Amino acid sequence: MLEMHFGNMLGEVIGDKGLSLVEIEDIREKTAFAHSQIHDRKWDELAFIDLVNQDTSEIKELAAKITGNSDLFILLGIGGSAMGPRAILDALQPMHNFRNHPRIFIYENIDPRTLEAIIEVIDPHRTTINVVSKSGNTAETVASFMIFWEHMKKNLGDEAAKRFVITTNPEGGILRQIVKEQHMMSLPVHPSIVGRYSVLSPAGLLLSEIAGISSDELLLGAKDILTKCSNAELWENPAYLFSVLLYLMCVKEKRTINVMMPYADGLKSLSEWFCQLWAESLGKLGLGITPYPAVGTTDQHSQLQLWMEGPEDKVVIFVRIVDYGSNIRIPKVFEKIEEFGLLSGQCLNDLIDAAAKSTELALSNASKPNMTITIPVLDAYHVGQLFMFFEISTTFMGFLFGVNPFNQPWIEAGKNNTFGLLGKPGYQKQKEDVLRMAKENVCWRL
Ligand SMILES: O=P(O)(O)OC[C@H]1O[C@H](O)[C@H](O)[C@@H](O)[C@@H]1O
Repeated sequence: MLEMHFGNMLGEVIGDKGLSLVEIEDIREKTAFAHSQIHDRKWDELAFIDLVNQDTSEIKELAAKITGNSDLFILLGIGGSAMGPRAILDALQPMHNFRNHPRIFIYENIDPRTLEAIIEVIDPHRTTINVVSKSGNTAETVASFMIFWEHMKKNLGDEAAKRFVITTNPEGGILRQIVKEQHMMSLPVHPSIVGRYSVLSPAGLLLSEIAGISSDELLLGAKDILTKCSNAELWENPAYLFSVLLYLMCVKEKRTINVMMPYADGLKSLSEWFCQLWAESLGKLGLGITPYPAVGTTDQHSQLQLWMEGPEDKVVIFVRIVDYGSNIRIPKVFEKIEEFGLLSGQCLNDLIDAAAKSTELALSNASKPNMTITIPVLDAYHVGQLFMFFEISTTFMGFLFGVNPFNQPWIEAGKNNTFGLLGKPGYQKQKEDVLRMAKENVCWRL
């Protein structure tokens, strides 16, 4: 089970920059309010919690079919619809494309050079394209879909529709309309689930099954931690405590940046997924916390100096793995040279462990608050736990701040400006606003 070590957030351990138990107890009213929002299911968007009980048989059937008839699986999506699936793949199938079949590629950003390169190498007869869009109307995803559709049509004619799977809202959206018209394969994402909370829905689970990662294990981990993270008592609920400590560090100590630093390459994408969740859910009404992705040990050699001696505005959250499932030992070569001799015979695990502990200690000794989340092994069960732990923490934190953790009004505004510029009827005002701003812009042309 996931563990959360929070001693280094407390005054007793790190001195006067830490929190006191009184400060934590003082916000009981707020925490009770936040708990009631979740417990009483006051928001439809909390439907992500029910994903732990979903039936995965349709996803598995589809995955088996795709695995049998495809050499390449391309996921088209952006934001939560790409970051969640990528977090699963990178965490649990490192170097997937070199070792497993079918190869998987996630096309998120609409960079034309990337697209050209993909189109050049794919064999349409052996490629399946999964279009993932919760809303079904995100311009980037729709544009990529249109380009791939035309390409596949050109090559496969009427058979093209069979090479697409659309993962979207079961009721509305323009993609759903096309699914019906073209009789395409599709999977539903519950209408109330917001994209960034959709990783454990078919949006993430189809790719997971295709990569050979058990969706049931992901869901089981999420379900087990949910039991812990549903407890009304703050001290018994790791997700609530996680949020309360970061909330207090933000409002009392002005620590408005949270560094998310897993000690595993595979969790770098999960850290980016967390950043979207934290940023889009909390950044509202002048409130919120800026998330900052990092990875250990790499960022000890790149960012740590800033954390140690820069502005006092951060809390560092480490994610540690007890057993990496590998015991690569550093061989006994060049031992006569002292520095080589020191490393000879040690496991890479030991080196990571020493680096992580010493960083934690350095921060704590310098009174820099930090927390450590530990999982015993990096497997689907524990990755499922991490997803649900952070999702519950985020909603709870949103309610502590008093903001809606499920909307993103300014992203919608940006989407509307894009529609305006592209000439969508009804969006003339947005177009004029953007063009006026462009005119007023001052720039140097050199
Ligand atoms: O899955 P979609 O509906 O296409 O949404 C993709 C992304 O769109 C917007 O940018 C939202 O702010 C994100 O939260 C969402 O993940």
